[in-house]
Amino acid sequence: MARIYDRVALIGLGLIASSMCHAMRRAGLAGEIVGYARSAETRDTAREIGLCDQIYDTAAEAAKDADLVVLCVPVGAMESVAQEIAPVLKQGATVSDVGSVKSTVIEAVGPHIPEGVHFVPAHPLAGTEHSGPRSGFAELFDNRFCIIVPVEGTDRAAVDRLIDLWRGMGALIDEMDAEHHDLVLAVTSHTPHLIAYTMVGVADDLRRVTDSEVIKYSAAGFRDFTRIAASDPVMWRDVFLNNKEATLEILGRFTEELFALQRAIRQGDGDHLHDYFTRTRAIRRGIIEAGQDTDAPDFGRVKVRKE
Ligand SMILES: NC(=O)c1ccc[n+]([C@@H]2O[C@H](COP(=O)([O-])OP(=O)(O)OC[C@H]3O[C@@H](n4cnc5c(N)ncnc54)[C@H](O)[C@@H]3O)[C@@H](O)[C@H]2O)c1
Ligand SMILES: O=C(O)C(=O)C[C@]1(C(=O)O)C=C[C@@H](O)C=C1
Repeated sequence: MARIYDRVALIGLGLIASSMCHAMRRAGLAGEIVGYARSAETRDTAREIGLCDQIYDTAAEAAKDADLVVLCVPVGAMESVAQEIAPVLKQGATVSDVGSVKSTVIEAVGPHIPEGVHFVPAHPLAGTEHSGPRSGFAELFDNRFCIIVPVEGTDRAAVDRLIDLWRGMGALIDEMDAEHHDLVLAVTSHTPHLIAYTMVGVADDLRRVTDSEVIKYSAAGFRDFTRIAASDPVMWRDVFLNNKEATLEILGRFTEELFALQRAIRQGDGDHLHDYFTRTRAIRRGIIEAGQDTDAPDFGRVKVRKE
């Protein structure tokens, strides 16, 4: 794969930025990768493991002369970073981000992007519960979607160039507007995380059980919840504060369905439970058939047999 940008600057050096470093290097997509992280400890770690070609002590130094600057910080920190780098951005450069929410990030970052600099928001739908510069790996984005959210009037060539970069890092591409993105993600990612956090919190409240049985007999379902609930608290605090409307809408629907299931259990309505679980089973199979489930046993990504 050919080089797409001469100099890429990553602001924030956590899971996503470090995975981007490895994935860009794997395919030779950037001439030079430079980075900045807020804490001296993270910068030291990044230098120690040779994550980037150069690590700077300020975001502005890293962004200066970059052809692409990617904001890889929690959603709530995007605006202050954009404000800091704005004065040094090179004419013709592209600023992008990887935030899990798009509408508020566009509102917060957009106004700081100077004339002559392109702003192309993006969101890779791939992650783990781990954070920090050591947690990244080159394969994170392989066969996972990266949603590109072009803002009105953006230069198409700048959008296509960023798409080439994500494709080169292994991702599949889709484009949608910010409002739709935030609703889709509220369903597929944000509300499920909240439910996992809640379930693990409930188990923790029942200390009598948690101290012994929950850990000892932890079944796969609960283990999956604990993995999700181990995700970074700052990142997820910011997701919910920034995708308020869509998350509350989906949570409202979730609560209604939960009450219906609660009633079915109380009334012994087995038909309702069976029909519901049959419908949801089909959704899981659809995900596996689409090759989007990296945790499932690898059947060579072939279709799962249907009974
Ligand atoms: N982890 C995931 O599963 C995942 C997936 C896709 C997108 N995202 C998004 O990517 C972004 C980064 O997430 P991550 O998982 O790489 O996080 P991370 O916690 O691993 O890394 C975040 C980085 O941002 C820095 N940072 C935190 N607050 C800052 C501030 N106020 N100013 C400057 N730097 C600051 C941290 O020091 C760290 O270097 C977030 O916006 C998140 O929503 C995360
Ligand atoms: O697999 C995980 O650990 C994730 O939670 C990744 C996940 C997701 O919900 O799928 C989390 C947040 C993102 O913005 C994108 C991906």
